[in-house]
Amino acid sequence: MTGHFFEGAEKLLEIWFLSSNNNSGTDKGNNDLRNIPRDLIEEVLNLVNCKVLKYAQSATTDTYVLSESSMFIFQSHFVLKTCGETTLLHAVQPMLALARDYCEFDKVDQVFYSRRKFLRPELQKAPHSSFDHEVAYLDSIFEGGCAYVLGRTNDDCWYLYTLDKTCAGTKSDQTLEIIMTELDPEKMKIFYQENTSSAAEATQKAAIDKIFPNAKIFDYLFDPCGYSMNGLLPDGHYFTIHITPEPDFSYVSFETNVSYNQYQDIVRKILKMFNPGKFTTTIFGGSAATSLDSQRKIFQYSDYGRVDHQIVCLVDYDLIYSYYKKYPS
Ligand SMILES: C[S@@+](CC[C@H](N)C(=O)[O-])C[C@H]1O[C@@H](n2cnc3c(N)ncnc32)[C@H](O)[C@@H]1O
Repeated sequence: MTGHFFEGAEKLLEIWFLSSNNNSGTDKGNNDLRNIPRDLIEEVLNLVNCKVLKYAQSATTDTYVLSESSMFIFQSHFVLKTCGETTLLHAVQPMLALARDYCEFDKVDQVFYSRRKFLRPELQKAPHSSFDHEVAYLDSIFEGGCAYVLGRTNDDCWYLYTLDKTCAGTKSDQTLEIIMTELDPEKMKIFYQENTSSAAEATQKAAIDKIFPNAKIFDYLFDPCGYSMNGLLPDGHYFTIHITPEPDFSYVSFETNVSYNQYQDIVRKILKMFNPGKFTTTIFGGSAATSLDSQRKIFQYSDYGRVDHQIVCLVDYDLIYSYYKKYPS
């Protein structure tokens, strides 16, 4: 596999919408992003350079497993996560137009664009060749954008772009993302087709089906290796895992919007599953997510030293970024 490389690190975009026609309560009228025809979503994904591998709907969510990661579409917001050399930001303007034309969403309530530092930034296509270029691209679309870098720019770091504004919508949502690198090669063997015959078998062997036992799982095992899954919980929450198992550039991400009073237990469960050499956690919470307060203390995971721990208080959201490295054995 000399020369073979895959950039596991995802670009992650979340946009929340509002409508000036003021539908309220349970009557959202036409204000529903799931009204956008699926073929038009696929056209947008073509612009990003990824394809739909699996699609499913629940009462609250449309979920897509993509050739490069995932998309989730909810009533008034969507989450698009794409890795490799995809051009995720090319989805922004078409999605704004579709939200306006098919859902009467004429205002943006909030935007979050984030990603970790790429391993090979020189392979990325415009506007993803640098965070400065990404910020300039987003600034050409949105007003009031602010850009942050968390962590160490000469080691691992994580970038965020969001809007400096008060949000009208829900402020109680929470998101946890765990980004892991230098994974245990033994654990990664599961995600090779030579060792595992189907996505369902990989899900079971790795115990991914035990994380949220009542979730519906949509999984995919790539050829010759690699794994992606989306999980939908009965209450509408989601989780998603993406695995690049190749030892030279191994990468695993876990993300969920299930809210927790404390995050240590779920983080420990995921660490045990993948045994990374390094990982970052980002915990986002709206100002109504008071449980985030208990996360402000610097919590620890055995076998790992905390390298960085930073808290950013945005207008309506708080963010806790932490970066850990395994102690030498
Ligand atoms: C699972 S996909 C999703 C990536 C996710 N962001 C991550 O890296 O963890 C990436 C993995 O699948 C492998 N793969 C095989 N065929 C692929 C394809 N057609 N498109 C994308 N990845 C593919 C890559 O080499 C890599 O190991």
